[in-house]
Formats: sequence, C-alpha cells, structure tokens
Amino acid sequence: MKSAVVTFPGSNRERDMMHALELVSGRKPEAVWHADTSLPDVDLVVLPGGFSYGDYLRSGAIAARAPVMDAIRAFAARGGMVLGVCNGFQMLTEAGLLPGALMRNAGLTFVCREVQLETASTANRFTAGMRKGETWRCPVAHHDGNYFADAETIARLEGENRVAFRYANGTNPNGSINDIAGIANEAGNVLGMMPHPENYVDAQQASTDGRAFFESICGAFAAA
Ligand SMILES: NC(=O)CC[C@H](N)C(=O)O
Repeated sequence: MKSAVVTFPGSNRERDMMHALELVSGRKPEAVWHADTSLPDVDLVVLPGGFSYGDYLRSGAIAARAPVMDAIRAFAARGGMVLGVCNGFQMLTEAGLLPGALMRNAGLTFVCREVQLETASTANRFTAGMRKGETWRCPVAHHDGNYFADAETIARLEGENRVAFRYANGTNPNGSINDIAGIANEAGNVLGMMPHPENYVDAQQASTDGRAFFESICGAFAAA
C-alpha cells in the first residue's frame, strides 16, 4: 500500500502517522506539504493530528481551504482512500468531505487520556478487516472532539452503518452524540476519527491495539 501524509503549519502527529504506516505497510509514506497542488501516486492520503494554523477560526477550518485540499477532494472523488485523524477529522468535516462538525468538548477542557473504542461498523474500506463489536484501547488528545450533526444526518449515518467507531464502556471524553468517535462517507473511502490509533502500534508504546486498524487498511489493497 502506497500512502502519503499531509503536513500543515501546526501539525504535530505527522511523524507518528508515518511511523505507523511504515511499520504496518512496510513502505515509507510520501510527505506532502499543505501548499502542494498535486498528490503523488498513492492509494491512501492521511490528514494527521495537530493544531493546524493554531486552530484559529475553528479547528481545521483554515486547513480545509489550503491549496492541497482541491487535489484531495479530486482524489477522494475518484475513489482514493482519505483518512483524517483528530485535526484531520476536523479538516474533513470543514471541507465537506464528511458531514457534521466537531464542537468544543462538553467539559470545555482539553482531554488527553486513553479511551475504549468499539469497532461499530466494518462496512467501509478502512475497518473491513477488523472485528465488528470488538473493543480496543486508544488514546485521545483534543479540545474539539464533540461530534455533532442534525438528527436527520445522525439517523442516516446510523442507518447506513457509517459510524465506524464509538467510545465504549462510558469512556466518551467529549460528549459526542451516540458516543460517535469516527465516521465514514457514503462510498466508504473517506474516514475521520478523533482518537489516535497511530500512537498504539509499537511495542514501545502503551499498547499495540491500534495495529489492527492499520492492518485492516493495508488489507483493503492486499485483497484488491
Ligand atoms: N490532537 C489533535 O489533533 C488536536 C486537534 C485539535 N487541535 C483539538 O484540540 O481539538
């Protein structure tokens, strides 16, 4: 699987993401800069976590209008896989590639801790190789992770099995509707999630629970 990770001014998880992708796929990801207007020939583009443009205006709002976004939009439209983690998820909602919004955490503070995630759906290209209903450990670190969408959109996401991840066992850190931690688009090739699976892949980290997610993404290409 060939991948690329996009860096914006203020990104801080791009190296963690590159490490996770290389560890699991065996290939070094390409580095893309926010001002680039084209993408390398890859299967997966990742928008990593961080504080792009200092979270000014709204988290992810300025990044969603960066030059590289037109290329990402075109890539997604032709079926390329786009993953947004944390600030990347915020960018995807701001860019209109995923519905809804990430509001300020219900507790109004930055939350940095481990949560439990349930793989709520395997009906998308990212989680197809995971076990539906399984609960795993994953860290979060954000102040705007409170997923919100109108009732009609939530009903649609739930009805179409597009809620990929949910906070489990009372560990919702931000007050998101229906404990939503991650969602997919209609076609299943764009996924956004607040938690950071890239930080739980290596034996030197607190857990390797995040590996199954990256292995599942790689599996999408092994099977193709
Ligand atoms: N770790 C992150 O990506 C943080 C995202 C965003 N800056 C927030 O705090 O909500």
